[in-house]
Amino acid sequence: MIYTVTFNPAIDYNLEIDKINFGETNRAKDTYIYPGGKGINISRVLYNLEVESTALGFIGGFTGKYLEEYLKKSDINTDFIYLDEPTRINVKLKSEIETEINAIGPDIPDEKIEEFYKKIDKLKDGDFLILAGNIQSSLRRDMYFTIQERCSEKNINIIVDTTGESLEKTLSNNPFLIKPNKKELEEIFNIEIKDNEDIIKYGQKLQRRGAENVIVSMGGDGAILLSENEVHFVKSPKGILKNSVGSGDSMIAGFLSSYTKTKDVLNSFRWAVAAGSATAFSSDLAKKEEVEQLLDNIVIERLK
Ligand SMILES: Nc1ncnc2c1ncn2[C@@H]1O[C@H](COP(=O)(O)OP(=O)(O)OP(=O)(O)O)[C@@H](O)[C@H]1O
Ligand SMILES: O=P(O)(O)OC[C@@]1(O)O[C@H](CO)[C@@H](O)[C@@H]1O
Repeated sequence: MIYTVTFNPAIDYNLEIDKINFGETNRAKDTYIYPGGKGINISRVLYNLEVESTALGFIGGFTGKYLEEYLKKSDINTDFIYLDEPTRINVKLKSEIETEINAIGPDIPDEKIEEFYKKIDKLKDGDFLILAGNIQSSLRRDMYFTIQERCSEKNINIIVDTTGESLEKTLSNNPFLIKPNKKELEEIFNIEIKDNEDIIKYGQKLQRRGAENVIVSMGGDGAILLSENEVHFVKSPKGILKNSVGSGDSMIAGFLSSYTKTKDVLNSFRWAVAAGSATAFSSDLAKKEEVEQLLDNIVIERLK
């Protein structure tokens, strides 16, 4: 089974506005509400790609209720822990450029974390566990590391998609896959990336620190996969950008939808890019037909 974990889910409130004028009342021309949070997006895209998963994490209040009902109606397995405070609402502004305002989200008391660990302890050999998104600032930065440690006696493939210290702390436990975007890679090493050579150099540093496979995503410029002793590049397909929120999450879902069936890292990378771009080209997350349409045009180039 694939388990996705979202410590801080969200309702994504998408507002389309021609031009934003700060300090004035702006009127949206269209709005869309979707469940959000990285792990939840991954579960939704996996479902679209006909792969079963269970969404774990913490929800609360009316927003949490909406989120759970939405996922249940879509036939996605959930096993959430309930908090008193409501799940956050993140605002995504679509204007000439995309702007996101992510809220803080509810605190998680210690006893709820203990409840969550009990669920993690039930995972079995061969399961995939995806630790995705921001962890509330009141929680320890080594939360994902602690979860890895709890799984260490079992053969569980762990994928980590988060940023900064929280990501770095997981590396020594050899995550199967991490997926920083270019900006996150720059932040980890406090550098400016100029070209693909830089991406390879710093991606390899993450491998030396323990990550087995690294996908560095670069939005419309494509993605680089660093796997065992090899490096590959894929150009992003061309299309009209509608909503890139969740495109990184879709990459992980695309990758896993293929990898769980084939164990072929390279072909799974093609699925990752196709799913990421299919999401970027649609207002919601990618559907199976949209991913398949892009797949044929995705050419892998070996760089090393
Ligand atoms: N403008 C675009 N055109 C084509 N493909 C895109 C575009 N933006 C994103 N993608 C696809 O989605 C993948 C992931 O994009 P990106 O690097 O923006 O991830 P991310 O920053 O993790 O996204 P998010 O945090 O919003 O989920 C890219 O590698 C590419 O395949
Ligand atoms: O605040 P985090 O957890 O880093 O990111 C949360 C979020 O921006 O990530 C998803 C897109 O990847 C959205 O659905 C959600 O609003």
